[in-house]
Amino acid sequence: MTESEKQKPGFFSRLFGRGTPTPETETRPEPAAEQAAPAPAEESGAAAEPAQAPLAAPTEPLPLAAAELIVPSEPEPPAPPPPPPEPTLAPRASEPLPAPAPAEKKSWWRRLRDGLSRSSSAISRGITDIVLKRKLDATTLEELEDVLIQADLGVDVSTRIAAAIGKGRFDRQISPEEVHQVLASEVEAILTPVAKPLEIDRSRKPFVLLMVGVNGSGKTTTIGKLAAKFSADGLKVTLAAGDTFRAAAIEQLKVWAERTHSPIVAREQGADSAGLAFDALKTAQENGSDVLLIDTAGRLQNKAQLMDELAKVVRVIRKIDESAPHAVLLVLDATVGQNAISQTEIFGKTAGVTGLVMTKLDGTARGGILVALAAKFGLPVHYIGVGEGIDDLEPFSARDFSRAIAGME
Ligand SMILES: Nc1nc2c(ncn2[C@@H]2O[C@H](COP(=O)(O)OP(=O)(O)OP(=O)(O)O)[C@@H](O)[C@H]2O)c(=O)[nH]1
Repeated sequence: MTESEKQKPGFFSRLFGRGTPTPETETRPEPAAEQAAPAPAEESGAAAEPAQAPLAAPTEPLPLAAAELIVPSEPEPPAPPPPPPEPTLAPRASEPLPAPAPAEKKSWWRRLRDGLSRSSSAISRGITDIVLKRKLDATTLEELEDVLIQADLGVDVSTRIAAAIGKGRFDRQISPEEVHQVLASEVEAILTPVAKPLEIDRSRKPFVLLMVGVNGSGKTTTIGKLAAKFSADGLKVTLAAGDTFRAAAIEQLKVWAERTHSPIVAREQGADSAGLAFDALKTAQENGSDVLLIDTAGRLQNKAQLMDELAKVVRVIRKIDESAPHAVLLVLDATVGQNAISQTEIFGKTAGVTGLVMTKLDGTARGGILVALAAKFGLPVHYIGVGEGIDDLEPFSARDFSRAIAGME
C-alpha cells in the first residue's frame, strides 16, 4: 500500500457505508492487471499520437473557459437532523422481548421516494404556504415559480409549470394537491422523451461503455453498480480502472471487480490511461466479455488536459474497434445543482456524451436539476442513483421520478 492510500482511511467506509476494510481486499494482487500489463499501448504507438484528434463526432471547440468547470458548487445546507426517537416503554423483565423484525428491503419506489424527500418536501412546503393562504393570481403564480426555481428546475421549466398551474384556475382557491398533480404531470411530460433504457448491443463484443464525469460525481461507484446489474443479467463484464490519477479510484474499482466477480485491468497510479484502455479492450475481447466498462479521470484542474486525455482514450480504443465506444455515459452528481448544466455542456460537446446517469438524488434538495437538464439538452437519462448501495441505481422512469419529486404517494 502506498503512503497516499494509507492516508485515506475513510475510503472503504465511504464505499460501503460501514467500518474498516478487510485486509484481503486491500492487499489482494490483481492478476488481470498483471496479465494486461505487458502490452502497453503507448509502446505500440497507439498513444504516441497528437492529442488533437476529435473525441467523438460532432466535436466543437470547448465552449467555456477552464475556470468555469472548476467552479465549486455552492454548498448545500446540511440535511435537517433526524427527529428524536419516539419515546418507547421499556419492556418489563417478565415480558418476553419481541423478536426483532427481519430487516425488510425497501422497494425501489420507496427508496426513490425517500431519497427525493428533501427535494419534494422543499417544493411541497413552498406550495402549501402559498396556495393555502390566497387565491391564484399573478403574484401567487410568480411565487410558485420561485419555489420551483429554488428546487433547481430552472427558469424555463418553472415558468412553464407555473403557466400550466394557472391555466383555467385563475382567481380560484386551489388545493396543494391540485398543484402537485399539475406539477407531476408537467414534469412527466418533460422527462418522458429522455427516459430511455441503456441498450446493450449484444452484437458488439464487447459493448464498450466509457464513463465520464468530474471527480466525485460517482463514476466509479456507478461502474460497480452497473457491473453488478449486467452480471445479474448474465452478461460477462470486464472493468478498466482508467482513472489512473487517483490510487483510491483504482482500489475502489478493484473492490467492485471482486464483489461482482468481474475481471479488471488496472495499473499503478499515474499510468497512461489510454494505454490501459487499449489493453482492457484487448483483454475483454480475448476473455469473451459482453461489456467493457471504462472508468476515466475527472480532475478539473486542467480541463484541456482532461479532454485531451479522454480524446486519446477514444482514439486508442478505436485502433482495435473503430465503432467504440458504443456509449459514453456522463455521471452527474445531483447535489451540485446548476453546476450540472455546465458540466453537461462541456462533456456533451467534447466527449460525445450519449446518455446521462444522475447520482446522489438522495439527501439533496436539488433533485429538480434533472428536469432542467432534460428540458435543456434532451439527452437520454439511463439511470439514477439514490444511495451508495449496490441496489441503489435503477433505470430511470419518468413517471416514478415525477411523482416522487412532486411528493405523491
Ligand atoms: N448518497 C449517495 N452517494 C453516492 C451515490 N453514488 C455515489 N456516491 C458516493 O459518492 C462518492 C464519490 O463516488 P465515486 O464513485 O468515488 O466518484 P468518482 O466520480 O469515481 O470520483 P473519483 O474517483 O474521485 O473520480 C462515494 O462516497 C460514493 O459512495 C448516490 O447515488 N448516493
